[in-house]
Amino acid sequence: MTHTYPLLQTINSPDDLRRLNRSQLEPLSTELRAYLLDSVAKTGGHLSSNLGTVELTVALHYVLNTPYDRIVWDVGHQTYPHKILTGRRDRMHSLRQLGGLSGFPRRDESDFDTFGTAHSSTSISAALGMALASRLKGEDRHVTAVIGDGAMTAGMAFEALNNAGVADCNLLVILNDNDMSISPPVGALNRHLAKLLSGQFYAAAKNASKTVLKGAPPLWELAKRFEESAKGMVKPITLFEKFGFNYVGPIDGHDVDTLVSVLENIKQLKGPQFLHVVTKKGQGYKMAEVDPVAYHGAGKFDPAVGLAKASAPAKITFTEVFGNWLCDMGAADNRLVAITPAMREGSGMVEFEKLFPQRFFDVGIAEQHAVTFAAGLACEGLKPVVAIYSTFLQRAYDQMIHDVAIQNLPVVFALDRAGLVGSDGATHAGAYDIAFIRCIPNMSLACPADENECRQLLSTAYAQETPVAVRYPRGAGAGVAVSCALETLPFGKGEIRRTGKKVAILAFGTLLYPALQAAEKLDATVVNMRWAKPLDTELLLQIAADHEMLVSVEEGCTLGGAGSAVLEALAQANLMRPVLQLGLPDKFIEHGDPAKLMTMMGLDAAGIEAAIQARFGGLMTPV
Ligand SMILES: Cc1ncc(C[n+]2csc(CCOP(=O)(O)OP(=O)(O)O)c2C)c(N)n1
Ligand SMILES: CC(=O)[C@@H](O)[C@H](O)COP(=O)(O)O
Ligand SMILES: [Mg+2]
Repeated sequence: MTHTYPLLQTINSPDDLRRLNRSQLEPLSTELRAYLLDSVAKTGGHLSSNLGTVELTVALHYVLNTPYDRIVWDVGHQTYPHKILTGRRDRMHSLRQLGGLSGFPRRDESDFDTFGTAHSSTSISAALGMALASRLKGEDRHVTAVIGDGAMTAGMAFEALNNAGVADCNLLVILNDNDMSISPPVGALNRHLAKLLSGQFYAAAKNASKTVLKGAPPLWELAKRFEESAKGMVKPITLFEKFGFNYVGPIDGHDVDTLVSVLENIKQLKGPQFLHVVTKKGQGYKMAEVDPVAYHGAGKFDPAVGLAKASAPAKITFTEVFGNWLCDMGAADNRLVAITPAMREGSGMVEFEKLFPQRFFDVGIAEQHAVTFAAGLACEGLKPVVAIYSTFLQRAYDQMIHDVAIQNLPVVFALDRAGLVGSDGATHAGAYDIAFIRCIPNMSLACPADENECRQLLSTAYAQETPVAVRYPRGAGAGVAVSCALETLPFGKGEIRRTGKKVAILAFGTLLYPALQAAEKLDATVVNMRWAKPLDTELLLQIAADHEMLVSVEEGCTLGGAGSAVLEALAQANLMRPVLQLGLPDKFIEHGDPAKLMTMMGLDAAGIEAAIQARFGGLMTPV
């Protein structure tokens, strides 16, 4: 179906939006939702969350004087309507592609993107900083944080509420409650929110909101009147009021007119304000409403048909390898407990939860807690497996050191999304785990080269009585068949995969395969190092003794990475060899097609070969 966007095409900035009559906001929202759907269907992206924030975005830019007034979007995966209304409509076709718009807010992309986000639960802290800065500078800006019910579960959000509730400044926190994280939400906070929406209170408020909340008097007076009129109904005292916020809501987040009225009223109030908005994830697109999980981060699709069902079985992904291993090891050992900080689907744990619900723990977006919780389980003799994206483990660094490693507890860290991730870009790249884990005493870190080795190294990690991380990338690998066994590999040992002359390539992880290809052209030796820590020093020194030049290859930052470990080991042994370190450079790598990015980084076979030629070419014997 071809849509036309007569109103939307007149909106090139929020100034244009603010010139509309209020009666035009609803038709504009309809056009915006259709445009969004059409555009995300072509690029892929975080559809469900964005469908849910259309009216809220329109209302916020209508009422606030953006960009002077600040909106901080939590996670930022719901900012496509905001991007469309803030001058980026015509670039939506480039979303999340190389050189195109980011899928998240970026300060270098637009003045309307006041704060870069992508990891969750930072919005209240950042907005509080802005609000206090505004007060200290004598400015009169309005600052608003928009945070989802999933993001609200993180400790950081509560640290910020705790601070903001007593800070003398004007800050509005909007809770966008769609009763979903990526998967269904978990925990006591969700129960509290459900209670606020339950029974007659929200239903009555929804009906009454049009008449009651539209007027000019300040909200608390209106709320009082409303409470009086709603005889017999008890509005529970909310957690947010206990934190010192003036709680308003819950209100219908798809009623743009009411949203505008409420926001205009709140604008007049001083001190910390909390607005509870109820939305539906996937709103307006039936298939996303029915299955918001599938459309959370969707690939390209035909809106008339929905997401395509896979026709041929695709190559198994590392995530699936992990998920299968988890089920098999869970069946073999009932001490195994699996933990995810809100990434059940992405980490491949859906099946495990079905099979072993008692031993599955989705702790919400709470990476720090996930790791310390695992430490507690390990203290009591259970065998925790924390499945966590490499980038999100950054949140729990101290917990990994203080709660797990110092006590040398046997926790397995299954680090998915290690290396570049593609369309999510720099915020989600697992670029640093080798560097930040290998310096922690007691920690070990395995880097499987392929699918089967991933399974074997997970079993090896699980067999240890010490903490071990296993890192693997997003997507599929070389296509190596995976065995059904739970066999282990020798701990801390690598293997020689090709014997050549003069140059030895030391591969850490999946780059073994392009390294092998490059080695054919160079007649180089290739070693599958398998472990970044402990480093197989015996093998390394033997290889170093037999070769003139060494090359380390890893899908991680070169600064402090596995190549650095090689240099340290050589220095320690007083064995000097020229070492070329190949990996991710000292800069953030933008979003784009993963294969293209790897080529740009020089980490495909041709790039590895070219880099070796450039550095050592003169010293090598032509093949
Ligand atoms: C620190 C961190 N952990 C996990 C994620 C992955 N993640 C992205 S969105 C999301 C769900 C957020 O739920 P909510 O805030 O309610 O927004 P919704 O998707 O419902 O719009 C999760 C878990 C993340 N971005 N950051
Ligand atoms: C916004 C966010 O953090 C997640 O939705 C993330 O984009 C998921 O990434 P994967 O698609 O790799 O699971
Ligand atoms: Mg939500």
